[in-house]
Amino acid sequence: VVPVMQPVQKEQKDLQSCKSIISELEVHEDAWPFLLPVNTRQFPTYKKIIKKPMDLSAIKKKLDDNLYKTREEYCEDLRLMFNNCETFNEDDSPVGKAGHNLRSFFETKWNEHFPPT
Ligand SMILES: Cn1cc(C(=O)NCCN2CCCC2)ccc1=O
Repeated sequence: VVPVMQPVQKEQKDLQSCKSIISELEVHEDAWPFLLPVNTRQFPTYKKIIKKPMDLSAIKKKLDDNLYKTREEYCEDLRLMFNNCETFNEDDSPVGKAGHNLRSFFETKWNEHFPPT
């Protein structure tokens, strides 16, 4: 008989997967635009255009501070980061292309760890 996984174990498995995924994102060749918050002195319009900034360091800190109740909340912040990138950057710009590439890499990893039923 297959033992039913305790909810505690399920959350722990999810947390390990989320940590593993962000570690792989951080070392990806196309992660350079996302490692730290966008520099609003270098890009003065950013704060006006992007209402909810998000980057890999912020997500990593929320993960380490146990601020994600579910893996879905974590996924939401990653998709927010990629959507912010599409809002602020042309698709064929260096940052825009990196965003599309890293998003594709992320969604593939997400499906590996959490196969859609
Ligand atoms: C997500 N995003 C990132 C940038 C950006 O240029 N980040 C790179 C910042 N430099 C890389 C090495 C040192 C600092 C611009 C617009 C944007 O939406």
